[in-house]
Amino acid sequence: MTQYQHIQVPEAGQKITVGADGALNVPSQPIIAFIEGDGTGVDVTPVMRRVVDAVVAQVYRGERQIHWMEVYAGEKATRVYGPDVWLPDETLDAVREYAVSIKGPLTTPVGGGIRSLNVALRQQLDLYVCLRPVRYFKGVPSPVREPSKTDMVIFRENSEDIYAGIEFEAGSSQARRLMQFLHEEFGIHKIRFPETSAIGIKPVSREGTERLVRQAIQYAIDHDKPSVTLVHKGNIMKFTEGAFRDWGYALAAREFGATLIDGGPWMRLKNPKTGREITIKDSIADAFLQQILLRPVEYSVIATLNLNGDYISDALAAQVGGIGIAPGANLSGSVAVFEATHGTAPKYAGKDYVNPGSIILSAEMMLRHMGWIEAADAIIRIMEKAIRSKHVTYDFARLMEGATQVSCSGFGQVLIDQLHAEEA
Ligand SMILES: NC(=O)C1=CN([C@@H]2O[C@H](COP(=O)(O)OP(=O)(O)OC[C@H]3O[C@@H](n4cnc5c(N)ncnc54)[C@H](OP(=O)(O)O)[C@@H]3O)[C@@H](O)[C@H]2O)C=CC1
Ligand SMILES: O=C(O)CCC(=O)C(=O)O
Ligand SMILES: [Mg+2]
Repeated sequence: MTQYQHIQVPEAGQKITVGADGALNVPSQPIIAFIEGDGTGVDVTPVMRRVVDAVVAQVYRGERQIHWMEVYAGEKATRVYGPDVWLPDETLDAVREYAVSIKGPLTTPVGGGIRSLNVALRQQLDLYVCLRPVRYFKGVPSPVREPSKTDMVIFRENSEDIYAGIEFEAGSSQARRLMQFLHEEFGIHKIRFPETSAIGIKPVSREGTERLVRQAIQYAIDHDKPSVTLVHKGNIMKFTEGAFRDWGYALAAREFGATLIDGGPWMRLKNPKTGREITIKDSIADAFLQQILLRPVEYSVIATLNLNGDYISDALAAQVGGIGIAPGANLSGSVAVFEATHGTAPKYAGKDYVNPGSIILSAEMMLRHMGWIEAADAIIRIMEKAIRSKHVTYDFARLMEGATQVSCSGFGQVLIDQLHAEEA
């Protein structure tokens, strides 16, 4: 077993391992790594652990148990490891070694300061899929008339695009040299204010696109979904976003046998598992953002680049009642890191106030990923019952008629009470 400097490996419990075929081998007493998170991470993460422990204990009658192992990132890492150690190497090693983990949100300052630790974690572990399912829970207040029509799963490319973090500050020698290079070598004269421009680089590769789109189509096949939509801004960014679309369609044809519908570019393929048709289509990102509001039933699985996926995640979350219950996962073939879609919401940090639903539903995804289906199903059930009881956190209470507002930990208790009521 790896020796860590500050990570305490639980004495009881075993590692989850990943077979050559990518299948997980989950012991009945797995060790799961967790990052508490900055800001409201201190509120939501302990509540998530308490709810998951209660669910696992009840559903498996003590025969299964998670052994939590804290690993550090963000502000807590600087307290444990020393100033400026935001993402210790041993955190990356542990997350890789233990295969399944869950994290709270981490702060990224705007403008200067450290670059995103969330993005660094995804890039350094090559967690190339950001999977964010968006579904409606009955009774959740929503700004749209028929929120139940929104049922989508976002596959956001997580390793490239402008999130690669290659950008040069306005006025820096790198920006100036790059500008000069573009000017002299490529004859580019259309940068409007060259003296005061910053420059960012947007890498988008065929390999990166194909592995993401492959996962999205496979998900549609495995979950019997009617369509996969490639969302891009390829009319403007032809060789990056446009290529994402073209490479996506080409992959659908080559690897899944998709054929053109009426001369294309839309395609269809027959789901080999169900015989039903899956449409492969595309949508330009701006039009897509209005169509998901106006005609959400036409969209199911979404495959998109990093920045589009970031925007779409929050927009779709709002459509079904907000970021308080929007879960997610970052996945590679061998490592899975589950996390909420929301950030650290600093104004609420440490106040036991925000909705822990997002990280609890991320844990639900984690349990499903581990094959602990009964526990995952129980989390969905008690979430539905808790919302129906109208004992909810501020975000729902402020929009729900007749609601009783509860704290973050109070909502965790409502879930646990619902669980125990099932037993009675
Ligand atoms: N994966 C990650 O770790 C992420 C980290 N971040 C980071 O988080 C920090 C803050 O980002 P910010 O843009 O303010 O976005 P946040 O998602 O943190 O907060 C925006 C708003 O969303 C609502 N909200 C957030 N969390 C919850 C919750 N648990 N329950 C209910 N409502 C919630 C609140 O709305 P209201 O004001 O209406 O109550 C809040 O003001 C930044 O440093 C950013 O980089 C951002 C996104 C993801
Ligand atoms: O890394 C961050 O701070 C923000 C990331 C983000 O918004 C997201 O992943 O949805
Ligand atoms: Mg985001």
